[in-house]
Amino acid sequence: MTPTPNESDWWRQPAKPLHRPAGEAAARRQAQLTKPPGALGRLEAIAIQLASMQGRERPALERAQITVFAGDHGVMAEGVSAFPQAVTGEMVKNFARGGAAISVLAREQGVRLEVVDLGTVNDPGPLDGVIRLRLAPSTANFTSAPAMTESQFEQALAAGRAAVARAAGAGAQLFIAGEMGIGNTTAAAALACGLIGLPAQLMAGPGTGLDAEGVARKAAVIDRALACHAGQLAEPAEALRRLGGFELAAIAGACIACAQKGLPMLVDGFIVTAAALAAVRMQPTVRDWLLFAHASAEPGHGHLLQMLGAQPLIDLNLRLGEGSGAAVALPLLRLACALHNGMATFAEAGVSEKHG
Ligand SMILES: Cc1cc2ncn([C@H]3O[C@H](COP(=O)(O)O)[C@@H](O)[C@H]3O)c2cc1C
Ligand SMILES: O=C(O)c1cccnc1
Repeated sequence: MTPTPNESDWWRQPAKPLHRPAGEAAARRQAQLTKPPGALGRLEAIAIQLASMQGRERPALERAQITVFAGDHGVMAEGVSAFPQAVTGEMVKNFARGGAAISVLAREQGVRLEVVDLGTVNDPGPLDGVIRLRLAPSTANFTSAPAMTESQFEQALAAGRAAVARAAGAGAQLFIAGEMGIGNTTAAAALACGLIGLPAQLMAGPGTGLDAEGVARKAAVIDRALACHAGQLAEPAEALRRLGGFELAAIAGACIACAQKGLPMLVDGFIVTAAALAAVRMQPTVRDWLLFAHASAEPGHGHLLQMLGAQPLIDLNLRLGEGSGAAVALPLLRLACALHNGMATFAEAGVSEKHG
């Protein structure tokens, strides 16, 4: 008999299986639409993939939710970002006032946007649209200690799961996780190196705009962190607790919860992909529920996408985060559904089919 997991082990439960018959029905429909078979390229594959996720021949993406998880990083003491730590809390206020890139992208597309404040050094205080789940002002500096205590880690994972439950409760058909946390490209790179076993040099990039010297310093900081936690990183959840951040753990929790609930997740750039890789390592069945939005300009992103066998939808040289790349790619998914659902078949339109 399989033992019932503890509530704190919820993330060990597998994903909901995909609905293969709905995907097969969608593939048959695609072959009947008035176009040469395959002519809509990856838009056809996306519609079929969404059909097997949603368990219906005609998938729909009218309602989506974006949750931006914010948190500060102890590793900022090592001078790893081009921007000061205060920006994390300041940007939480900017999200609430509607002035950030993700605020515009959400508003423009009628997508629900919420922010979860998991702990910032510069406390923005209570704000409309911001859920306060502050675990600490920041994580610990992971060059000398685990980023999170076990209790903080559990609460951060649960914060991601709770956001997915709110999205599902509001009828969302797609979930986008965003992040805000100055220094989090360092955490994402360290986590990726810890999970994959790559040297820091391949994962450290400019983030918000470090110069070559800054990137070299960042790589050295990551190497020190990897040395500090050597021998403790075999379990992916433990790698995430030691080298991640509050928002990275919440996003990993959200990936797993989406997959368990059967809600597709559109993955953003470098940071969200690092958290998604941790989620897939923690629970491999999660991979089926992830769609990849864009190729970030952050140099390590290509390695992460390759590890996940992921082909992103767009490549616009974005390097912002906040979920912005996913929000920019969302219209493509919506158009894939509209084409799939709205085009006439050869029979309906009286158009002659291909020879033979
Ligand atoms: C004004 C501003 C808005 C942002 N929105 C997202 N990020 C992005 O930059 C940060 C990661 O880069 P690094 O590791 O180099 O600090 C994260 O907060 C990420 O979301 C921002 C950064 C800034 C400065
Ligand atoms: O791709 C990302 O997620 C990213 C890259 C640079 C800075 N912030 C986020």
